Amino acid sequence: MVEEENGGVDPRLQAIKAAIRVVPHFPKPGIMFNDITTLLLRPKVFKDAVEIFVDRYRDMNISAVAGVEARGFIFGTPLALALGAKFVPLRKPKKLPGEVISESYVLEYGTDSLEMHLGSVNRGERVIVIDDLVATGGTLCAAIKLLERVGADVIECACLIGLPKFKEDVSRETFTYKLVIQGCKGDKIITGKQPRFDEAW
Ligand SMILES: O=P(O)(O)OC[C@H]1O[C@H](OP(=O)(O)OP(=O)(O)O)[C@H](O)[C@@H]1O
Ligand SMILES: Nc1ncnc2[nH]cnc12
Repeated sequence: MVEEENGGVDPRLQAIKAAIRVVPHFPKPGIMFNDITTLLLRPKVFKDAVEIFVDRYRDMNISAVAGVEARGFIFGTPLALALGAKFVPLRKPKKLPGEVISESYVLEYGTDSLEMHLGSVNRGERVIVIDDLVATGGTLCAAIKLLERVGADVIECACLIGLPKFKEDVSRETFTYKLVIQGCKGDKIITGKQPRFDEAW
């Protein structure tokens, strides 16, 4: 969560939270779908969301932003441009034409894989992974694994929305929306289907 020095919460987060629509029972019964398309219709709020990420990563010597298809592309490309970093799309299967590596993962509502072009990130590069939302963390873990397989230094993963302990919370009407910035090193998110969220939320 973005906190100001006096301990208050960044006021931009309130507008971000308010701009995200929650659609019950989409795409399956029981899923509370967090729809960022309503936020995208509000340019000021969209800009604030991107700027929060830019503020955090501006001085961290990031050379690549890896965005998760599809919604991670929306926030990842303006972030990469603002940082002067390259943008690396992590795509769903069979979309990338070159030589790829691939990682499978389990989703809140299914299974999927992510692929990355070999040669897009070099050993030792400082990379951040960006997506709109973390639920189980399976997608982010797959992204981290892909990048670490080619020797990248994954500095952090950043998402706009966190669904902490989503299994318990999924029946509730309200979720907490925060800017979630998870460290991927140390013992926070690294590998596995159930990364630990507690420390960052
Ligand atoms: O933390 P997890 O449980 O892994 O879930 C989070 C992922 O699920 C959503 O994407 P989705 O796979 O629905 O694809 P889309 O962006 O193409 O709609 C979301 O944008 C994240 O990428
Ligand atoms: N509840 C949710 N809303 C939007 N995207 C998601 N991806 C996984 N769970 C999701």
